[in-house]
Amino acid sequence: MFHLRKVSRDVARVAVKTRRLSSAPERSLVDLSVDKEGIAIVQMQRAPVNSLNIELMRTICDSVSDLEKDKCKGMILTSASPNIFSAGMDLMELHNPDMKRLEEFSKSMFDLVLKLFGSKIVTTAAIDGYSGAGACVVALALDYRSMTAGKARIGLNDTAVGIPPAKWVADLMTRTMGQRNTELALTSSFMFPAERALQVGLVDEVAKDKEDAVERCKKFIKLYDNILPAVRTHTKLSLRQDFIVEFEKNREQYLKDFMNTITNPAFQNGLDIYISSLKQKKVKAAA
Ligand SMILES: CCCCCCCCCC/C=C/CC(=O)SCCNC(=O)CCNC(=O)[C@H](O)C(C)(C)COP(=O)(O)OP(=O)(O)OC[C@H]1O[C@@H](n2cnc3c(N)ncnc32)[C@H](O)[C@@H]1OP(=O)(O)O
Repeated sequence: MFHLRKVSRDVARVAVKTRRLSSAPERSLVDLSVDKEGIAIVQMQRAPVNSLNIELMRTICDSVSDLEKDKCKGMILTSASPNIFSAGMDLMELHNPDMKRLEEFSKSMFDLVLKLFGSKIVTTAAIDGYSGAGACVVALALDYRSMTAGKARIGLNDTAVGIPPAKWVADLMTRTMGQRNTELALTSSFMFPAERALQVGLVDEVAKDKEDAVERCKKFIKLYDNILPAVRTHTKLSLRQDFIVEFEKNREQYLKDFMNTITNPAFQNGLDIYISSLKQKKVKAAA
């Protein structure tokens, strides 16, 4: 039985620190710092577009585990790339993949979603730029999202490229935006500017710039200052348990479905064209 009481968190245990977490020898994929109030900033810095490869997903996952162990108050996921939160899954991981690595990739993706969705700490995102497909899924797995007004777009644009979103992805979105808005968003592949994302509940607040987005996340995390962390976690997880149980139950099937989609020759042909068009865009811009 839990007893509600005013909580004075022992922030002294959470030292102010910035540390490297990446296994990549050349540089860190995530910059992690924790302030004196016990709020962590997990900043993705996989240039140029924070595309989610195995290593970045594992690094984020490990960072959250570390923060949970440290009894951190909450975390803010953000990006070091100007105008891009994340370009979603790393298309190079999906293009002509090595089967063993693709399986590892799928596992890392599922692990990350479950880790974020089921995290004990308060999880938020300060979205300052493009956040499409896989990046939108990552954002949806968090407790709260603030997004900057302007050019930034967020959404699940899978159907625009001929892919029906997986059931668990649709479920995750429905939990946040409701059935009707999810149906419209997924069938149209609409990429929402911040104000529209706010209207449909895809984000919680609109910020004027990145700094403001981070401040709003901090404010949200501090809303829980007077709630016993164990009680908050218990309540959150009991409300999320259905999704987690369903996901674990169907995990093997989701893995097979994902592997089948990616290895389908029609998907690979489409991906070929899609990647070329991305590269071509750059050539055209330079001309
Ligand atoms: C049958 C259909 C086949 C297509 C299937 C693809 C989608 C699968 C859908 C189902 C699964 C969904 C999960 C996913 O998350 S897949 C990823 C979806 N994301 C995208 O499609 C985003 C693509 N990127 C962009 O739109 C733009 O790059 C950007 C993020 C808006 C940024 O634009 P900007 O002009 O600033 O930068 P560039 O376009 O010049 O990009 C810089 C370099 O980064 C490379 N890049 C971009 N996105 C990705 C990515 N997701 N993975 C790997 N690499 C990426 C881009 O090619 C440039 O590389 P270069 O410098 O070497 O040219």
